Amino acid sequence: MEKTKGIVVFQGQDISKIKQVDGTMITGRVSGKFRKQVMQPSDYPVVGDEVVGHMSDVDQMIIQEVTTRKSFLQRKVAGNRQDEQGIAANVSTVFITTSANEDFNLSRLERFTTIVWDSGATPVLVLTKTDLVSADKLSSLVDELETYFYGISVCQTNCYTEINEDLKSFLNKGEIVAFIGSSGVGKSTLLNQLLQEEVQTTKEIREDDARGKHTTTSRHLFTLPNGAMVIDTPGMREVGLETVSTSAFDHQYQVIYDLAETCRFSDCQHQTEPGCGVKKAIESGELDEMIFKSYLKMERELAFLKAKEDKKQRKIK
Ligand SMILES: Nc1nc2c(ncn2[C@@H]2O[C@H](COP(=O)(O)OP(=O)(O)OP(=O)(O)O)[C@@H](O)[C@H]2O)c(=O)[nH]1
Ligand SMILES: [Zn+2]
Repeated sequence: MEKTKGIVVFQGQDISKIKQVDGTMITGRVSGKFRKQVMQPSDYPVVGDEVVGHMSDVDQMIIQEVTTRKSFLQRKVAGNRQDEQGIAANVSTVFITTSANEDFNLSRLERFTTIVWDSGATPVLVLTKTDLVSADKLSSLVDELETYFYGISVCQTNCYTEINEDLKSFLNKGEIVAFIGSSGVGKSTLLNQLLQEEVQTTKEIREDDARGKHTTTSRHLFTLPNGAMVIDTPGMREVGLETVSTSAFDHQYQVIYDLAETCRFSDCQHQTEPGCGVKKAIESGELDEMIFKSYLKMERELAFLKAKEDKKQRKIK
């Protein structure tokens, strides 16, 4: 057991699977965000953590210990701060999702696999939307993945057929799975398929707390019919992209930033503006158009994430 420095008190609905262990001692699984915190950030329980403590009240648990984690996914905080922000704990398998029809990017997938291996979980590649490509195209994509990511399982899925046995083999009772992947590749669709219900729309669950009052809570850990658990938090989904938004992203596209310095307009979007240094470099062959395209895609994705985050911040205020 890892000793924590303090105590966290939170509502009963943020913890599930509470069990009496010994006298007044109970254990539980963190399943949502909680409200009060006095622990150090590094000790702070995250979704998926197993915690030990006791009940103080009907709907409050006092956490005394966070059980040693089997795996820990965290994001590096941008800037100079050394601390890292925990996202999810005890995840066994992370499904790295990518769609078969577009935006197939091996280096991005590789970044995801690195993050997952670093966390202590096992990565599994999931090729989604297989209905949108021909059988030939599909088998060449699978070949490409199996060659590039030797040793990592590759599963295929689409929302029109039953979830295949390959994928199901990673869903085991008592184990936690999670999804990462770019926006729009079909993570929610697959999660809904697994849960056989509309989760996204029912994510904000209204529950009666112990005082009979309605409270809205945001659950992030779901239990599948077979007893396997799924973690789905916005932080989890964005984990690979957050890190590229800082140093890796800048490094990868430094060439483009350098070229942008030569554009006639300082706010050039490198689209149709006259005197664009980036466009000129593409025309002359100095810059690979694929790199530019992936840069634009990344920019859009990061802008999208930022807009989502801003919206969330506004809601909190
Ligand atoms: N043809 C086809 N479309 C799919 C499939 N899976 C998902 N889609 C569509 O792709 C779009 C995006 O799917 P989502 O499940 O919302 O994607 P997501 O990865 O959860 O996206 P974020 O919530 O932004 O992270 C939706 O319009 C889905 O209907 C599939 O297997 N085949
Ligand atoms: Zn330009």
